[in-house]
Amino acid sequence: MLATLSRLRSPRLLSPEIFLGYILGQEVRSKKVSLLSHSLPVSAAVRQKVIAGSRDVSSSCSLCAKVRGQPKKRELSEKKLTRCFVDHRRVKLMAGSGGRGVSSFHSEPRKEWGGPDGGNGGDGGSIIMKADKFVKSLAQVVPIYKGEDGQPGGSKNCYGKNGSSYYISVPVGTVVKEEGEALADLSEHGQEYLAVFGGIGGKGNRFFLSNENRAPMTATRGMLGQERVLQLELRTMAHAGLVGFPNAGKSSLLRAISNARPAVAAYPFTTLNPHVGIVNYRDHEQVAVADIPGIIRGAHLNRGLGISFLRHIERCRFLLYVLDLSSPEPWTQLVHLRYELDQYEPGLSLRPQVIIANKMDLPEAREKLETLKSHVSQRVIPVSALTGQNTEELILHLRELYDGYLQGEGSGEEKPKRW
Ligand SMILES: Nc1nc2c(ncn2[C@@H]2O[C@H](COP(=O)(O)OP(=O)(O)OP(=O)(O)O)[C@@H](O)[C@H]2O)c(=O)[nH]1
Ligand SMILES: [Mg+2]
Repeated sequence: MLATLSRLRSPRLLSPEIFLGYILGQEVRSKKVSLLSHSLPVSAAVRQKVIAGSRDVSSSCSLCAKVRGQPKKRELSEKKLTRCFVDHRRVKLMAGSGGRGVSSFHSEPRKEWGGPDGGNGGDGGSIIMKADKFVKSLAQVVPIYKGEDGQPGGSKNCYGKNGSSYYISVPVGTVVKEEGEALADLSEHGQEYLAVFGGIGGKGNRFFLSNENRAPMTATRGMLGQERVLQLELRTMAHAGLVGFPNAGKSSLLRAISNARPAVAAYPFTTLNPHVGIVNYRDHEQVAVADIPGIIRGAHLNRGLGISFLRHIERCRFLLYVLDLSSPEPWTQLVHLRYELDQYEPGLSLRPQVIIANKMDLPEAREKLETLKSHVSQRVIPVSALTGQNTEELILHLRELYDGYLQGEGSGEEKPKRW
């Protein structure tokens, strides 16, 4: 190696950097450079490169390399975000069929009339819905479920294995309906509802042995499993619902107070489906807040996005009316919102509530706040979802509403439910 060096170095045609680059390419791949101890006039930067590691040194300029910071999390589209929270599902359930029975006769040398020994088939597996407090939405429920079939019986009186039951985990508070009629309300963790029964297994010919018939040939097929189409609905969607006109800043507010990331844009009807965000408190209590698509006048007559999300509001325990204080008369928005809610279900607008005066960072909003307060009797919380101004007051008041809701539930027969 030293011979190579002296051969290369002697003409003194190569600059130290090129010379060292050659060495790195040819020799240093296998051995670390001890050559640096040689008294070659090598610049500090090149020396540093060599010391840095045994990897091949790139000849490209380090300044041109891409800066690799933390990979940025991509914002999800409205469609993908909506997939995360599903509050109703239609499912087709098909329980497993029973296994068939077998017709066979005992066979043994020198035993002519062994008798029937065909075993029964196993029962088909049932499908059971089970409430699970760790499941928060019906997103993982698929449209079709098929239970496990029972296995057929065998000779020598062998019975077929039963199909095992299939459990579908659903959130606590799921209502099971068939053609609009409620069949079950899974309101406790671990509560089960046997939705479809598996078919009974067929009988083997041993089953038909009697004094009249000592050699039955009959064996029956297993029964088909039950089939049903059911609707699953979440009774409580969230503790609090953000109710307001399009562009009032509901999604921005949910972003400001929770971990949810609904889409925000300066055009109406950005939100097409509800999103649920969780507000976490220091004592590990959690309050679920739903961002509900904007409501316009005539929503109860199916105008705008229609009445489908008035149904979502019905399933919130308390209401957060979000008013856009940059609009000409924000108090009229409140009148219209209440009217729409009451038209959908009388008394819906009277649920425990608070009025949120949003967009307080805008100059015109400050003038209207006092007028709004004089128009309404409820508490008004001025906030700016954009800057996060005064969102603490809202979060604290949300907790007060939640505690009031828990007390109300605790006084009744039902136990309070954690989200
Ligand atoms: N200046 C200001 N702009 C805001 C504030 N909150 C929301 N905005 C803006 O208002 C526009 C609408 O906000 P969104 O959060 O999408 O409103 P939304 O109520 O969810 O609207 P829909 O989903 O259409 O019902 C966006 O351009 C926001 O940037 C605020 O506090 N101050
Ligand atoms: Mg929105």
